[in-house]
Amino acid sequence: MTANESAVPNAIDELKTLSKIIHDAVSTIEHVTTSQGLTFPSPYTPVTAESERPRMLPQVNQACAQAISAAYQLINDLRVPHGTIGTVAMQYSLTSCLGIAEKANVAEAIREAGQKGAHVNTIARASNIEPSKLARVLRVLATNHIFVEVAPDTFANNRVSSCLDTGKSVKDLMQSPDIKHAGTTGSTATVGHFTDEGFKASGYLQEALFDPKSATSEELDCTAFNYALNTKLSYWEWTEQPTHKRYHDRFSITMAAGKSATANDTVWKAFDWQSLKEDSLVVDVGGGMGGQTLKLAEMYPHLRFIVQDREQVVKAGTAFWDEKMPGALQSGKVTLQAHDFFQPQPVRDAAVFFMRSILHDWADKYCLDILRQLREGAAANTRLVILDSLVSYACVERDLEGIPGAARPAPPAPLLPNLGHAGIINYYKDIHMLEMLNGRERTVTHLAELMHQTGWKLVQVQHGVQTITGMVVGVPV
Ligand SMILES: C[S@@+](CC[C@H](N)C(=O)[O-])C[C@H]1O[C@@H](n2cnc3c(N)ncnc32)[C@H](O)[C@@H]1O
Repeated sequence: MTANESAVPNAIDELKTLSKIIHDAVSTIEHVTTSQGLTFPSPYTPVTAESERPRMLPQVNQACAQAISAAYQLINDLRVPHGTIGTVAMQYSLTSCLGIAEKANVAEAIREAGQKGAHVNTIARASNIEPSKLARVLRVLATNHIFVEVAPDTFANNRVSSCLDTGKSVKDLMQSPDIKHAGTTGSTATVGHFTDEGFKASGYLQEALFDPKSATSEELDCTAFNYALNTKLSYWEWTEQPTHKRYHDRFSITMAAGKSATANDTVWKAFDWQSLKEDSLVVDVGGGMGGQTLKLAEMYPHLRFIVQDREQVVKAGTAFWDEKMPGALQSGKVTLQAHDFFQPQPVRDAAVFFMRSILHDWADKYCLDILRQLREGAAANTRLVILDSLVSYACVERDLEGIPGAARPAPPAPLLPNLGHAGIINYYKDIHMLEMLNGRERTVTHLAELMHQTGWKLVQVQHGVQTITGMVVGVPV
């Protein structure tokens, strides 16, 4: 007997229940969007802030998550198990094809060809790639609903593939490939990062986990990435090499872009930014160029900000701010500060120490150091706000009871308590962090324990539904 054989009366009942969950979720989506005068985007609606508004409604977001979770479970119930295992075993082809489409400027070439799409011979000219090979790559993607094959070997963009469009001309991209991601929303930079150095690292996770030299390591320079790239440098040091500048720049744009992934307002509700007094100081620790601070500065103009990061990153931030919020640096509203977060914190009057996507880069022993330095720098009323992917166990978590906001409403059976595939990106990110840096995404309980050990108390949690991040708030104890 397998684990759940006794839990479900029979297979057809489970299939019917899952189908009903999907049906009910779609009815909710229809009802809520219509009552708000909104239209749920079709697979061909271009991605804009407006097109995403329906999904930002908590009820719609929740319904989407349940339908995704049920649909994926339904697929696995319906497909022959060997088909599932085989498909998953070869999932790397999909990652590979997505990376090629990004690098080959496919979305841009199709956009320039017009709405009816373009023959692969035309598309292939955007990167001088061999057309018949590109056609096979694009067919894999179209079969996964990324691009549409509108006629044999002729491909058009759809809603998902439009996320690969930088909006730049193919001519410019071919002349200067290194400018591809500059000034974009960053989604192509993100695809580039994951499908290139991320994908290469992933290919060596077996070596990293089975070789006794690296198997139990918590160090940044003893990872799958190190095996893959045959380097002794940590990922951060590697990107700082002059010959790797384009990787460095692409990663910075990826991080600045992540702010749109957290645009779902629910995630911000764990902390009342508005209630902070005029001119209160928010320190974005390891803030990159300041992509997340930019979002905060736009939403809460009464606050002041310091963005701290490594010297090289902070230098690149000047141009970012001059473009995105002219005058912010000159007026003192935003300050860029070179600071190593393992060293004593220079700011002692912060209202908030804010960290997004920082702790997940580091193994526990390093997180404890970072949190200790912040605790040393904290005043009695300083708050610690952490934005990171929050992973849940794939079973019910009783430990969460008692932490405000931590427990999620249980989804209807037989969906997984963590909503399964709806949040799968968090689990992929967890493995990505392991591969690149020996880092990890953490559960709420795990974060609470790290905070407890460093003089912080976790007082509030806000999960993101279907978004990649959640938020936790800590106070000094
Ligand atoms: C995953 S990125 C997150 C950036 C930013 N918080 C965001 O969400 O866009 C991690 C950041 O940590 C920075 N970092 C790494 N080691 C650091 C250190 N010792 N001191 C300060 N920043 C560091 C990196 O330069 C990078 O910008």
